[in-house]
Amino acid sequence: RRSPHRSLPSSSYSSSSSSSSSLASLPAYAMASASFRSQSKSSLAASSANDPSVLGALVPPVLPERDDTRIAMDVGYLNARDAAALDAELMSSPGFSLEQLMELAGLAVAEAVYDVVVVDDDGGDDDGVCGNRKKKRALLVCGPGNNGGDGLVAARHLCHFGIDATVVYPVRSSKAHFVNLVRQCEDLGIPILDRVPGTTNTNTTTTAIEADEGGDDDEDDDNEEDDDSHYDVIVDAVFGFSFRPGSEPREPFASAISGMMDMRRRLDGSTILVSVDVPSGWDVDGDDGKTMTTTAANLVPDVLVSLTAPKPFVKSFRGRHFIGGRFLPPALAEKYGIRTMEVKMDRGDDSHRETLDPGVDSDDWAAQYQEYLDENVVQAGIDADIKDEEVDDWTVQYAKYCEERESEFFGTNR
Ligand SMILES: NC(=O)C1=CN([C@@H]2O[C@H](COP(=O)(O)OP(=O)(O)OC[C@H]3O[C@@H](n4cnc5c(N)ncnc54)[C@H](OP(=O)(O)O)[C@@H]3O)[C@@H](O)[C@H]2O)[C@H](O)CC1
Ligand SMILES: [K+]
Repeated sequence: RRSPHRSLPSSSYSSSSSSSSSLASLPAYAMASASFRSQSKSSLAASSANDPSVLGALVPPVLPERDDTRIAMDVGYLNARDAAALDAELMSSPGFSLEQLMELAGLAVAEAVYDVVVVDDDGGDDDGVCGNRKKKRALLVCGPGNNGGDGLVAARHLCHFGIDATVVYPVRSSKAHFVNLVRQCEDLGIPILDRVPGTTNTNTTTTAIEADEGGDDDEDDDNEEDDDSHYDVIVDAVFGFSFRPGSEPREPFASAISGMMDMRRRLDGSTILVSVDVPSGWDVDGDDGKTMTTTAANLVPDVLVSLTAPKPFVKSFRGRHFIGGRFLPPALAEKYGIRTMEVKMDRGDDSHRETLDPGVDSDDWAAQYQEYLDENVVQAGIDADIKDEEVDDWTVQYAKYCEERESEFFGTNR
């Protein structure tokens, strides 16, 4: 059996990507905790979304159950000013072009998305089709800057991974690279919408190009998508590290952000929200979760893909965390206080791919548990019909651990 979490080429890596994929193959006695993990996210999302007291209010986020903050502590943080400076340095001394960096960033995002919506769901398959043989659907909501560009690149890669991608791009950049990125998506048949399906248009949706040409383009204004369309994943690529938190996001981006939240609510929390680099509208440098804008107060992603290094707000993020974009030469990493993570190359069945795995962290219970499973359970061929009497001490310990976590979790969030 191929290890599912190693099935992707990865320019991103996750501190515990192995743990959740492994839960799909857990024996029956461990499934209760596995389903707790998958159900609690949707029940939380639904409860926060249905509670009018938190809607639109300036409140700290309701936190999903995973906590991958360790990875950030290991890597170090990059504040907004340093992130911009580092970007500029990458494009000067080591001579990267923006296109190169964006391609790597977008690829990392696509890989993380694939990991969470296909690989984690029933083991996945290389054509983007999961166990139920239905194509997964992704909605990528792209903003006006490079964060939006990462989203456009990710859409293209996801399409090649076999995922049905749709882009929302309310204001199209007139810069040549962005025009090309849009064209590349269109050539693959990826729909480019001007607003999140199911939302009304609160602005003129005039694109930067149209503004230059002094006209409007009717084609951009017709959201053909059915309002009830189901998306397995929403990718939030509206704002990244250059968002200025002093003021609320302007339209049409405020509507794009609330549109993503509305869609999640409509879909009853069954959609996974993945934020690119920064959850849009959060204060990049705010580390207590309380300084985000009102618009974004309830935009709480399940998954974050930090690019180059986590930003300070990650200290208040609770969810699955990937770090993508491996382009830092050691001197620059040192200058900005970033410790690039040690990774080991996986050349198993996927030898044609560039797959990175963070390896096992001795302090990480999930990694240890995964290692245990790999060595003792999966290889021994123990499956779901294991008898109760065969349960060893470790399973009891694990169940106890899960119970403790569950009561801790619901105790603070219910
Ligand atoms: N090295 C890397 O890690 C790389 C990261 N990349 C990605 O790039 C973004 C940063 O991109 P940048 O273009 O600098 O900025 P953003 O995409 O975050 O957003 C800029 C746009 O946002 C507008 N803005 C800012 N504040 C507001 C607001 N309150 N309301 C509305 N709009 C706002 C801003 O418009 P202005 O007119 O106000 O200037 C910009 O249009 C990073 O996070 C990564 O995702 C690169 O892809 C590659 C390398
Ligand atoms: K974002």
